[in-house]
Amino acid sequence: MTQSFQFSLLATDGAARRGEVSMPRGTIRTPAFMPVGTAGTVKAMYMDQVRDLGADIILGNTYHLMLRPGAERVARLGGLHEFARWPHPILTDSGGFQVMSLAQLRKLSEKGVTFKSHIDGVVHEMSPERSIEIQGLLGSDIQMQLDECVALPAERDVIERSMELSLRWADRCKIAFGDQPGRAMFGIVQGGDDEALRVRSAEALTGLDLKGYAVGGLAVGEPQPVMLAMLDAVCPALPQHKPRYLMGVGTPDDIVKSVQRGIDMFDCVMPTRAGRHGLAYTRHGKINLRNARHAEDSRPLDAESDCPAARDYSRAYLHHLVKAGEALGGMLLTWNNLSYYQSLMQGLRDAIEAGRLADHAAALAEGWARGDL
Ligand SMILES: CC1(C)O[C@H]2[C@@H](O1)[C@@]1(COC(C)(C)O1)O[C@@H]2CNc1nc2cc3nc(N)[nH]c(=O)c3cc2[nH]1
Repeated sequence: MTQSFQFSLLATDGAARRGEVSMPRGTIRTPAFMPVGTAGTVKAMYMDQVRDLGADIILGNTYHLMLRPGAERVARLGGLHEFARWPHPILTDSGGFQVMSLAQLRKLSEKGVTFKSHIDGVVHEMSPERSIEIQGLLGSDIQMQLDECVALPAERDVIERSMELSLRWADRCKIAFGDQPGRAMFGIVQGGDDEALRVRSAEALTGLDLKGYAVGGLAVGEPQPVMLAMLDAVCPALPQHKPRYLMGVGTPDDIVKSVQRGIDMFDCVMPTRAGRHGLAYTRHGKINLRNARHAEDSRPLDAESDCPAARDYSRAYLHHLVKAGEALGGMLLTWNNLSYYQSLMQGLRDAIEAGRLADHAAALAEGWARGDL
């Protein structure tokens, strides 16, 4: 068990990388998908189940946990790993993005962000220093800098000023983070949909010699080609031997195409949120269990899956649960979806090691296009 934070590059296939992040709480096999555990829970799942599906790390949110139950309270209760019974690595987002997408009445300045809680309306101030302090109180293994995710479309000078603010905040977060052995603080590349600003942000953050780099400001509704063009610009500008994390991504197709461009880590609410809304991700594409065509279909989602939710329950039963609003419907579909996402990542890791990623990606796309037989 290592007491430090180490990223090892084990294999490459084109721009794609097979790696490992080793940390005191465990090893993260990359490319990796991080199930989203926003408020200290991966919704509708037991943590043992999440682990059994192959997740090496989960994501938590500073914004949600600082509002409820409170960072100091979680610290008094032994930290987020103890509180949520997840002893493996946790990455926490810094809160800026959630403030801008969830909080009411927020004000952003050089100092930080001020906002009213969407829960009880209490006003909170979050500086880069306070965000890092909260993530430390939670016991987070990988802490994200506080940044600003500018809403697109935006004028170039607006994107530039926002990107430069995030760079100044990265510097302040690095100082606030200090030296926490075995933990890491990642910078976040911004720059909107402007390739030159993206490269400037990546190069400036590289100069801070951080342990890892996230690509932010994407997966906010932009067309996939725009997101991929930004990755084509950013990844070559980031250090080869440090992990790269694309925030908020994505669908299986987004993930495959981003791995092919050199991304190592992902998080997305899609598999869990879609599961709660009756949507199943499978190797034959998406299946909407709300659709009446499933009402008497006795087939499982995927008879060849090793996940009981995919293998042992008929579509008719899942359709019934979803239509009836039964909790088990969301539980089984979340279980299926996270299982599919983890098997997708395992397949990508194997394909990169074997040097056959292009063929594997083509086979995946064919399966999704073939649709549900
Ligand atoms: C707010 C919520 C739950 O997070 C999801 C989902 O809604 C939604 C809303 O609309 C879609 C696109 C469908 O996905 O966007 C989220 C997924 N995209 C995303 N997450 C991000 C997190 C981020 N964190 C930081 N610190 N900085 C960023 O630049 C950043 C960018 C991100 N982009």
